[in-house]
Amino acid sequence: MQSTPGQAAEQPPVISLRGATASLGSRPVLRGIDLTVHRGEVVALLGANGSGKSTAVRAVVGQVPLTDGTLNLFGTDFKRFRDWSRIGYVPQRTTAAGGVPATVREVVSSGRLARTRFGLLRKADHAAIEHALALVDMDSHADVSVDALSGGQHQRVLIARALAVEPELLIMDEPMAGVDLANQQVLANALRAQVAAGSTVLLVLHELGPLEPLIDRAVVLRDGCVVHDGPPPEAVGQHALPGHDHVHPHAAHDAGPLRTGLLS
Ligand SMILES: Nc1ncnc2c1ncn2[C@@H]1O[C@H](COP(=O)(O)OP(=O)(O)OP(=O)(O)O)[C@@H](O)[C@H]1O
Repeated sequence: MQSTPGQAAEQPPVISLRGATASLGSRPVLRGIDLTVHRGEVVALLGANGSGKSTAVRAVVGQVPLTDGTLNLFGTDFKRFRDWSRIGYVPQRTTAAGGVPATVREVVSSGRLARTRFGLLRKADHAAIEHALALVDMDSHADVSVDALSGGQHQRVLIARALAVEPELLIMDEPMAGVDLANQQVLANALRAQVAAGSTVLLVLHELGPLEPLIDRAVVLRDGCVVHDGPPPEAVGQHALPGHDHVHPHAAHDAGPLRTGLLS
């Protein structure tokens, strides 16, 4: 249920990262960042290639350890936080299949397992899975093998997988990267429905695009530091930031993941 602004102000932030530093290999990548996301907010994390956006969200979901600073999730210190089913995470572009033959419904169902006891899907679980499929307009493709999907459809399946857990906090790392306009629109509609239902959202983006109307606040990173935290910057040409130099595809990340129960 959506909280009123007054209720949201009383509650602890959904994400509170203070003075966070992190390194990948020997390289310092986060150099003391503060990132606060309140309940019901939609925050975009922006910045040029290599500025540390993915590392910041990977730190939030426990895949990159902090070397200094603090992280609280839903008011709980990260070290004591266990409620991973409150968080849906869509990592930077991967394929939905992961090399294993599976249908769209099977992949989306895997996202629901965090809510089940012993992996048994009950009526409410099946309903949540069907709802997630419908949100990204993949219900008519539920029995199709994910190997037969386009890149944009893969991305929709990965987002449905994250939505199937009915997360209070949805974190997506460049959900629109490499997705054509028609698929972007489907994703924007799904996100709009999610926001209307009261979800909190943190998005890594390199351009605001069709998501622009949904964004409450933008945090801009440069070289591992926060250089802006406030209204989203005006779109300039194809990119959200003046002088933006974002390119794809991305380099693979190989920092050792911590166990959080979140799919990656
Ligand atoms: N496994 C790794 N080991 C060492 N350095 C890494 C590793 N992964 C990423 N980096 C470096 O860390 C820096 C931050 O990477 P990160 O992916 O967080 O940036 P980003 O802002 O998300 O970039 P992009 O927009 O290209 O995804 C980059 O300079 C990157 O080259």
